[in-house]
Formats: sequence, C-alpha cells, structure tokens
Amino acid sequence: MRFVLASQSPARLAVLKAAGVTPVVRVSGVDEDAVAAGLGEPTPASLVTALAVAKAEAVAVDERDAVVIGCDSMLLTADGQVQGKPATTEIARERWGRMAGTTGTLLTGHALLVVRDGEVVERVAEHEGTLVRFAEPTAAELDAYLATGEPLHVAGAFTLDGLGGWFVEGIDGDPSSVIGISLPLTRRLLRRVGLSVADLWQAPER
Ligand SMILES: Nc1nc2c(ncn2[C@H]2C[C@H](O)[C@@H](COP(=O)(O)OP(=O)(O)OP(=O)(O)O)O2)c(=O)[nH]1
Repeated sequence: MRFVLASQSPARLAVLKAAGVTPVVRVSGVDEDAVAAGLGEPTPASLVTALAVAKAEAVAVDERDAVVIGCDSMLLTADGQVQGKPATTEIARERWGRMAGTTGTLLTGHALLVVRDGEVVERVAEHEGTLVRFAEPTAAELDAYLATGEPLHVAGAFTLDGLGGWFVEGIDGDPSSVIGISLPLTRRLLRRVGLSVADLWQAPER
C-alpha cells in the first residue's frame, strides 16, 4: 500500500522511518495562513486539525491509490498564545522569555485520507496534545540556543529530540507527537479505516 507523508518536515519523516515506515514524501505547499484565516475563531486544537486536513487533501488530489497523512503542530503556551514557527530570532527570544519555567501544550493535528481509484473514500482527523514543562535557560544558554538557528524552524521554538532537549524538564503525553507525528494516534487512525501499522511495515517504498 502506498503511504504518503504530506509534509516537508524532516522530523516527521525521521519519526516514521525510525518506527519502520518509509513513506513517499509529497510537500503540500498549503498556505497555512490562508487556511487559518478562513476558519474564523478556531480553537487551537481545531486549527491544527484543519491545517492537517488541508495538507493531506492538497496531496491526495494527485494520488490514485494511497493512504495520505498530513500533520500540523503548534504550541499552546501557558498564557494562551498559539505559536507556530518563530519568524525571527527576536521573536524566538521573546517567546522563550515567556515560556521558560512554564508548562505548555504541544498540539499536533493529524489527518489520514484513503484514496482509491482517485477518490478519497476515507477521511479521519484528530489532534494530540502533549504537556511540555520548559526549563529556565540562563541568558547565555538562550543566546547560544538562538544562535544555532534551530528554534526558528520548529513550532514553539524548541525541539524535544534536538538541542532544545536541554531545556525540556519533562513531558506528559506522547513524545512522537511533540516531534511532529504521533505514532499511537496514527495507529488509531489507521485502525479506524481498517488498516494496521503492520500493513505499512510490509509496504516497500515505491
Ligand atoms: N525535530 C523536531 N521538530 C519539531 C519539534 N517540534 C516541532 N517540530 C517541527 C516539526 C515540523 O517540521 C515543524 C512544525 O511546523 P508545521 O507543522 O507547519 O510543519 P512544517 O511546516 O515543518 O512542514 P509541513 O507544513 O508539514 O510541510 O516543527 C521537535 O520537538 N523536534
């Protein structure tokens, strides 16, 4: 079965490959701001889920027979802000100034579509939330972390599995969801459409 990851995210691909699944990667090119603008006043969870659906749908149109998964991650901070990737170092610094020492929720929307004979025959979507307890980096540590550039490319300006890991005291929930795609949630979504992860383990990359 052809399994397509509708994402340019190296993190999502790495999570799947480490878990024994090598998907076909197709970048959706979805304008996330435009999708968000069309949602009115979404909750954070409905926002990431709608974005995940938009990404999966955009890729599914070009598939004939495949399972397509799209994801979107954002950080819901303790003070109620919903944050994607920081556009600049200064924005990342400002965010860390508010995040340090607090607990946020990393939300990842997931959408899984089954395409048969060019038609979407199944569409399931949910979100996963993982609590993330942030450490309090010193000013020097924060300067050094920002200087690596890593925070600019990731939702919430931190990573769990990269340099940001030094500044995560702990999590409560699914770690793979923080990195970018929840393995247990994806397994449940596959089951809802009558598929098993074992089907994916068996599917060679085409
Ligand atoms: N390695 C790693 N990456 C993370 C972590 N938290 C968030 N990210 C990355 C995963 C995604 O690439 C990015 C979240 O942004 P998006 O959900 O918009 O995905 P992105 O724009 O990267 O690709 P896509 O829109 O799916 O084509 O942040 C983490 O803890 N570790």
